[in-house]
Amino acid sequence: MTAPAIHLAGVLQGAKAALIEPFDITLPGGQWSVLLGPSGVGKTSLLRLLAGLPCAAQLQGQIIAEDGAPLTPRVTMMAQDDQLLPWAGALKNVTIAARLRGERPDLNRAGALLTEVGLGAETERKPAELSAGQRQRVALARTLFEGRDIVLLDEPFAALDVVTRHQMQGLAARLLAGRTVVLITHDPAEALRLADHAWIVARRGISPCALPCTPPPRRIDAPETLAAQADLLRRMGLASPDKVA
Ligand SMILES: Nc1ncnc2c1ncn2[C@@H]1O[C@H](COP(=O)(O)OP(=O)(O)OP(=O)(O)O)[C@@H](O)[C@H]1O
Repeated sequence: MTAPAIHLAGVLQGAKAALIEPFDITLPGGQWSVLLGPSGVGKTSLLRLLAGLPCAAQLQGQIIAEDGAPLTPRVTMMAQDDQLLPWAGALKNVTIAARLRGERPDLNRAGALLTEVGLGAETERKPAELSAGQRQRVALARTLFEGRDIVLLDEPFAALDVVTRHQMQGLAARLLAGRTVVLITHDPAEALRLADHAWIVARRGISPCALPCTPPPRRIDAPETLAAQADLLRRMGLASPDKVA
């Protein structure tokens, strides 16, 4: 089965008012779609709805996979907080979902993923013995281990130092190639590096962003990437990035 496109349309309704007014977007199958936008606008709510998880906001509209098959069994989500089990070591955390499903997890593959995220020597360490960035890397390995067609990433690299973040972005781009990926980030450079498609989420709706015609992952220092980043910053509300105090 190929990774499906996802169609989202409607109004995202908060407790008292609309969070996001009418929108209608299609997230292409097998590609990275990046959502940017101000804090509190409803990005995580959209991701939780895509994952079929409980959510304070309601969608008056529809979310469907364009191949017509059910969406949620094909989804895995990496939340903003790492959601690791405190009593379990890194390897057990990576394989926890498989264990809960009663499967016998492939420990070699889980260990290889931990090695790929730079934690091959920390497989027995519990979350309290890891740094925030290391915990986030365990959570990334757990997400990758699930091997789902649709992968939702909610600010997955936010706790990482800039070099590790760059490495993890490259790793995720490589290991998630061909999946339908939806990434939330507040970092325009990250969006420009990873996005096949990008949207700005705002109260008035969801609108597409122009991206360089080079394929991701892009060089962050390429002139076309930097130009697109300046444009994105303007679109995100910095009227003139140069003039910010
Ligand atoms: N558990 C909750 N109960 C009530 N309201 C909530 C809850 N979680 C979020 N909200 C509200 O829903 C709205 C959307 O929140 P959401 O987390 O989706 O925003 P976001 O765009 O992802 O923000 P951020 O970028 O800060 O993560 C916000 O106004 C928030 O206050």
